[in-house]
Amino acid sequence: MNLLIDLGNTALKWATSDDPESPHTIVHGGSHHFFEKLRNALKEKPFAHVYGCYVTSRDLTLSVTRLIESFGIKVTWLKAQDCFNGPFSLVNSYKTPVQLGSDRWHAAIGAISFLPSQPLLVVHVGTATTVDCVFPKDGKMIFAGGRIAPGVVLMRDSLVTGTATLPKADGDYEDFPTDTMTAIVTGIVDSQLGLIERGMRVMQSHGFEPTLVLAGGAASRFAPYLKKEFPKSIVKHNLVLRGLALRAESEMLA
Ligand SMILES: Nc1ncnc2c1ncn2[C@@H]1O[C@H](COP(=O)(O)OP(=O)(O)O)[C@@H](O)[C@H]1O
Ligand SMILES: CC(C)(COP(=O)(O)O)[C@@H](O)C(=O)NCCC(=O)O
Repeated sequence: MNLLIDLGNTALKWATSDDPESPHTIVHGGSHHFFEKLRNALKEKPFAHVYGCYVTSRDLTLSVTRLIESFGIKVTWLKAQDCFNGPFSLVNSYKTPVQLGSDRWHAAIGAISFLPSQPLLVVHVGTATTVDCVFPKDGKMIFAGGRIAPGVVLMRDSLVTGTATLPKADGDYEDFPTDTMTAIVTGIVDSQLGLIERGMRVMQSHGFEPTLVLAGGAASRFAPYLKKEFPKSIVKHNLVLRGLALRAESEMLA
């Protein structure tokens, strides 16, 4: 059995290859203090191989690699490809394909495996928020491109560090905010929704009516706002791990 790892800028997500639908999250926040939890996960089963993707620092990734290898387990970090050839083909339109975040690439593969042969807007609300456009063309799927913006927490924290008086905001969305906390929370939610809405409009202007798939650590908190604007949107928490599972299968067959 293999272990799948998605090492993001805030959290490490992992699942076993026989059950990629049951992800576990270990928040690291950029520090090395989560190693005990990872060690416990590695002790759970005799893993043959770890397939992962990372977008966090090289330093942290190297430490994670060493920890896994100390169990005698081989680690393969998978990058974005020019083209994924598995149960379907996905073509990467990035000018330099490997520059695309490997989490975004594998999230797209995961999303297509759930919702095959149709246009998708893949939204990941994590440390950053990414809004990626995918559509079918000539029997293949195309990763056409996407948008990157600061995520909810980064937006909130940048107001605290970049202004003299604004507080670390917490609270609920309101149509007409009448206090600072609510004004910030509402502004940030609207910024994120606006970004997603723009991605949707652009897809529509190119003749697509995409299904919106939402993932990422902030997905549950964000979904109610999104459902109001896009009632048909779907929340899937494990897109990256699902994509890694498919990729690992196709690598093993290669
Ligand atoms: N319990 C939690 N711990 C950490 N982040 C959380 C938690 N609940 C929600 N979040 C949100 O999820 C984001 C991290 O999501 P995740 O998809 O794991 O990010 P990344 O892939 O960038 O590591 C945080 O920035 C925060 O907005
Ligand atoms: C955009 C990201 C920072 C998102 O990372 P995350 O929020 O999942 O930690 C990551 O996918 C990344 O570093 N991408 C490389 C640049 C790109 O995709 O164009």
